[in-house]
Amino acid sequence: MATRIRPSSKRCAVIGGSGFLGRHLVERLVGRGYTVSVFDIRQAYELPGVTFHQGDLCDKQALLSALKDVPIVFHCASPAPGSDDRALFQRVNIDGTRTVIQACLEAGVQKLILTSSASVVFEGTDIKNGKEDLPYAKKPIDYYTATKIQQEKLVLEACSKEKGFLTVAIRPHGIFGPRDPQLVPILVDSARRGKMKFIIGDGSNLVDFTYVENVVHGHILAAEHLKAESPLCAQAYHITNDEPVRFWDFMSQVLVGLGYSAPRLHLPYALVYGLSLLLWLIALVLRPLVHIKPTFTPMRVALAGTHHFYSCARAKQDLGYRPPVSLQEAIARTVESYPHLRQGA
Ligand SMILES: NC(=O)C1=CN([C@@H]2O[C@H](COP(=O)(O)OP(=O)(O)OC[C@H]3O[C@@H](n4cnc5c(N)ncnc54)[C@H](O)[C@@H]3O)[C@@H](O)[C@H]2O)C=CC1
Ligand SMILES: CC(C)CCC[C@@H](C)[C@H]1CC[C@H]2C3=C(CC[C@]12C)[C@@]1(C)CCC(=O)C[C@@H]1CC3
Repeated sequence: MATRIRPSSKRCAVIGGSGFLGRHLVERLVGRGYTVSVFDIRQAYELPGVTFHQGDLCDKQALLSALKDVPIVFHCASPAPGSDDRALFQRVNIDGTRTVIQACLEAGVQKLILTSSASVVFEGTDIKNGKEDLPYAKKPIDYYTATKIQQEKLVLEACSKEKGFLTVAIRPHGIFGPRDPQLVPILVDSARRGKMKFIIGDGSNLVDFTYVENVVHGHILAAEHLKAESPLCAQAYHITNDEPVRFWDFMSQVLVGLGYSAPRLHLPYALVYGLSLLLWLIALVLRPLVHIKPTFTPMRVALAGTHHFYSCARAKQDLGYRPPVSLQEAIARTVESYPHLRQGA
């Protein structure tokens, strides 16, 4: 039977609410009767019941005006993971998150829900049914992930029942769905450039992908269950579709659904990983002269060639989480939502 949740308050703010996940979250919150303040460096849409505050989350004064009289804050802003701007990740994900926490405390916010990432424990080697108590990656796969680790630590350490400020982190993995600017567009772009012919490794590696509405559901459950006496305080929760799938089956289903061929030829993982490292080094050396953006970065190759799936048992137990949309239904809805990316469009 579905869990019924009674919202304790109907006002909230979504930092990063113009983004892919943020906008889906805002739409669902509005549908549940919340009044939402969106804080983002850009305004991407308009919606009744939503007030936009355009600003940089590193600017505390700008944040304070958006957080006035708001008891619940969702923080799902980040620079795009594919960026190679280390200083930007440091400034937004680490320094900016400190500013968000400070602003929340000054504004009297009661709950902060952070969108973290399951990749905070991923080092480029297999993770099978990983639980939240795995240690943070000592060698994170890229600078994005390194700063997501620091960000999560800052938010969870800020949890204080004495101050009446409760925090929780949601760790989704491989979010996809309508309007996603990353997974499907990068995949299709690679296919159109003839780069999706090969399977990296033997193709048996299992991975979690998470439909965006399921991620939203996890966030709202966390916000509504987070109370001083609940086990959620200062905890992290994996939120996935809870249906690990072969990475290359998932990619093939999306590609075939959009009219492209599925990759068939196998290449050894170590060879492709080595080549991606070499290419990355060449791109680094040539950067003062020319900006090269390789498709097969070491991070993408590691994600495409290893097992990395996570247990949702803690979220099921503490939040009553069950993914509302199955993987098959999610893939069908996603494919349907990208008519402009179909072969020949
Ligand atoms: N897409 C994925 O597969 C996964 C994403 N995540 C996390 O989910 C969150 C949302 O990701 P997406 O929606 O995919 O990204 P997105 O790029 O679509 O949205 C991020 C939003 O943050 C805003 N933003 C960036 N810097 C800002 C700043 N300085 N001040 C104010 N706003 C700023 C952007 O304008 C954008 O609207 C991020 O925290 C990301 O790390 C976690 C796991 C997987
Ligand atoms: C070119 C192909 C080998 C791969 C194309 C698909 C990839 C673009 C995506 C497959 C797994 C995705 C993923 C993320 C981004 C997009 C992929 C690499 C994240 C890095 C996004 C941010 C996170 O927090 C973790 C995600 C893991 C999975």
